[in-house]
Amino acid sequence: MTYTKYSASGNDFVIFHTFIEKDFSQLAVKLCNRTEGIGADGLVVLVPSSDADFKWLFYNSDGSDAAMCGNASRAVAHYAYNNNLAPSSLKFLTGAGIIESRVEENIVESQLTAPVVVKEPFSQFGLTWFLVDTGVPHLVTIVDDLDIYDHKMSSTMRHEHNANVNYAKVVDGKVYVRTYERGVEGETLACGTGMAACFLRAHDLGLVDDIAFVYPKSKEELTLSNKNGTIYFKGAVKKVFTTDI
Ligand SMILES: N[C@H](CCC[C@H](N)C(=O)O)C(=O)O
Repeated sequence: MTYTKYSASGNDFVIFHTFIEKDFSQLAVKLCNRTEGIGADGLVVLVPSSDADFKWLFYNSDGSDAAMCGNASRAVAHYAYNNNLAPSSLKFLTGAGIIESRVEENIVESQLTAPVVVKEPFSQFGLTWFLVDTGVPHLVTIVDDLDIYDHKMSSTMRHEHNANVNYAKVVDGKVYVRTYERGVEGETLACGTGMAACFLRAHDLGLVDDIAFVYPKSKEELTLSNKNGTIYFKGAVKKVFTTDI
């Protein structure tokens, strides 16, 4: 089978396409393993769809499935276009609904699903948290120092609220984010729906404009836009290698 490795701002994925839709969760664990597999934060499988250019199956590296993944949506759009599976402006079906993406060379922009506030701001561990679903659930806290990020605290919050955990710092209208990702069970170099959740929270607080640069742990520059309540997420993706195993 031919597998392709992508990096989307440091959030990395193994991607392949097949006609057969089945449970690939154990394959995800095997392929995402960073010592004995290809190594990635997640596995994306493209399968045929009668309602869109294709349907995807998304798995975190622990084999859990997730409805949506912002960075993988950008990588998979680039993969589909460059493998002649879809045009450069495409639609695909995810667990969170239809996602529209547009590919321009190595820059891909995805329209995210409508955000849903799950819980109004609350305090825990001496921080104020906001819980919003941007395709998957995200906890967001706005901090002055990203070194506040703590694995144990993040793991506790992740399991108590069944959500990804994001820490955001805003400086001069730009957002800097660190994310503990559910299903990876650790900090990733970028988390797209997490960056979108942080952008939303900062925008609600009047800290950023309708368009803002957002920088994850990898320090790559991404653009988040709020166009009449619809969130767009744009940035570079990189096809790292293809392998037959
Ligand atoms: N780990 C997430 C899914 C991937 C989200 C992230 N990689 C992104 O780019 O949005 C979850 O289980 O909710």
